[in-house]
Amino acid sequence: MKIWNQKIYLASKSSRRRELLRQIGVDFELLLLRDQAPRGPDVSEAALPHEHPVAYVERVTLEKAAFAFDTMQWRKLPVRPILAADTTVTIDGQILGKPADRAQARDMLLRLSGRTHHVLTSVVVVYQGQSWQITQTSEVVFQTLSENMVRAYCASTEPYDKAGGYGIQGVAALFVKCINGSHSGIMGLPLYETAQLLQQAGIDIL
Ligand SMILES: Cc1cn([C@H]2C[C@H](O)[C@@H](COP(=O)(O)OP(=O)(O)OP(=O)(O)O)O2)c(=O)[nH]c1=O
Repeated sequence: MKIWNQKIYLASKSSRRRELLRQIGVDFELLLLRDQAPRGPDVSEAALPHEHPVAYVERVTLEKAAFAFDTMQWRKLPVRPILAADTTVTIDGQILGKPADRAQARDMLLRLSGRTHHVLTSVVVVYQGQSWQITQTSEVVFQTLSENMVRAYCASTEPYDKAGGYGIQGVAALFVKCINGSHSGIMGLPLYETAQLLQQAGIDIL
């Protein structure tokens, strides 16, 4: 179902963001020619020293959009609004990115076990020299995870492409006692806030 009056570019390689955007009927094209644009091979997702999690997620989101904007111009593609997003997990003021290996995934999950953490997703729409950005925060309460649970989960493929080492949309739904925030935001694209940004950028429901 297409219910928006304008096609946009989605600057993301994440299949979850694609599915979420499709869910709200947005007509989009992917824009991820990272290896060909002048800005370099990819956006670095490394945090700067002492960078606050909100500042971090907002900066990476803007870098993704800037990269996509360069790509659009450089490839002389039709001008359209660009949407980019970034998700990060934070606990005790520290940023948990994507685990590189099983040991890191295990450490992250044990750190989250039995505690409350936050998932931040920043979204930006860039169009006609302006940008609109929001950062949505969700609180997530984990149950205490057993050794067996963590071992079995880390042996699967699920933790490795996800901030914080888990995906609420998969088996890790078992870990989550409750959330306060946005389920779609935790998965990578808060749909209510995204619709608001699109409307602010002048993209409307047909
Ligand atoms: C906490 C959590 C994160 N995630 C995902 C959302 C994001 O895709 C990912 C964090 O990585 P991101 O860097 O935000 O996104 P990405 O690398 O997957 O895609 P791109 O940069 O091309 O847009 O973690 C879940 O899918 N479920 C969850 O419960």
